[in-house]
Amino acid sequence: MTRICVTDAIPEPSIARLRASGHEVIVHDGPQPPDRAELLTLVEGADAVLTVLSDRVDAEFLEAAGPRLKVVANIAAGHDNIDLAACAARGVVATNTPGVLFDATADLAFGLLLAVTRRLGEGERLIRAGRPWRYRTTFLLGHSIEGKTIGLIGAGQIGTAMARRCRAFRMSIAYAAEHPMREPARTELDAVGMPLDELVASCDVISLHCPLTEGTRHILDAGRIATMRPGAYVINTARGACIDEHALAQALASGRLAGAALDVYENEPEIDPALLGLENVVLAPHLGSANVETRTAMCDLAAENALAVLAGRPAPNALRP
Ligand SMILES: NC(=O)c1ccc[n+]([C@@H]2O[C@H](COP(=O)([O-])OP(=O)(O)OC[C@H]3O[C@@H](n4cnc5c(N)ncnc54)[C@H](O)[C@@H]3O)[C@@H](O)[C@H]2O)c1
Ligand SMILES: O=C(O)[C@H](O)[C@H](O)COP(=O)(O)O
Repeated sequence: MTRICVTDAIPEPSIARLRASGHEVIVHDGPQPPDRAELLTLVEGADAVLTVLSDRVDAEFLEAAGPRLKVVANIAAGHDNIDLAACAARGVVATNTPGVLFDATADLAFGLLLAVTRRLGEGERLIRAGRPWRYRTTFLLGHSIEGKTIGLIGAGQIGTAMARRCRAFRMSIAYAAEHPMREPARTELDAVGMPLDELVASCDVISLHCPLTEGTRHILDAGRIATMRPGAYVINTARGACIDEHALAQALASGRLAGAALDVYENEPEIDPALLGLENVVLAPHLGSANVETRTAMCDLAAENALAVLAGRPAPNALRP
């Protein structure tokens, strides 16, 4: 019987859909994600595996799965956890889930932008700590985003959705990306493309929306952070390693940057202690696509990708090495 392994608990309807196709379905159901040894054991003999971003899919994984493996369907838009060349070398199709999570992730990115510029985290911590407070004219003042410029690093599905939200709040839109923002969004949003260094040095907020690749690892490094405008903000819902987290923490601690709001971390789920102690940082535990509707759509799409390959059809979201 054809076997599909799922490395994390997913919504029941997505599992039912996989089972309805007549395949054996094995779902990791522990309280924690599988550790490496558990993962390699789980995927043994699988024809298809539905993975999540914390599963490293490399030569060792593919070897452990064995010769029956035909498809690895990542339940994520990002696929930096997958060695695409190793998959291709073994004839394994790798897929992701674009097109269903950009609004949810942009919602979170925009929420983080408001949270950090309006000092929501500080206010929440103050109240929960039982510290005394009163309405005062100059108490906990943040900054308005209206009239400011957001600089997007990456202007694909999520970057463009973020730009739409920012424009609705009367921000100006600038971006640096490998390709121009798609039309009609670029014209509608009056989005200005510019070289990365110019973007970083000129915008009031830098928000990351690029994939993690060798070209984007530490794309916001100490050197670029040093060129940012004093009082600027950083938002990261892309991948933690796109930023030199320690350099960011230093710029925030010195007060040169006004704040940062982060959903992703360099050594996730570990967080640099230097960040944890800072008041001007909002920290979210990787919640970009975390709403019921979106996660259901992502799991359904991953299931659809796996089932297509098992049925000998092209996968809707096959990734190219
Ligand atoms: N926090 C979360 O929960 C969450 C959720 C979904 C996706 N993500 C991350 O967001 C990333 C972007 O997702 P997307 O759906 O918008 O992808 P996308 O492919 O639609 O867009 C990626 C953009 O990055 C740009 N880019 C690529 N390399 C670049 C470089 N070197 N410099 C500047 N720009 C570059 C591309 O030109 C494109 O504009 C994903 O790869 C994933 O890592 C995070
Ligand atoms: O790359 C992605 O698509 C996401 O990071 C992945 O789907 C996990 O969703 P998240 O927890 O990031 O919202």
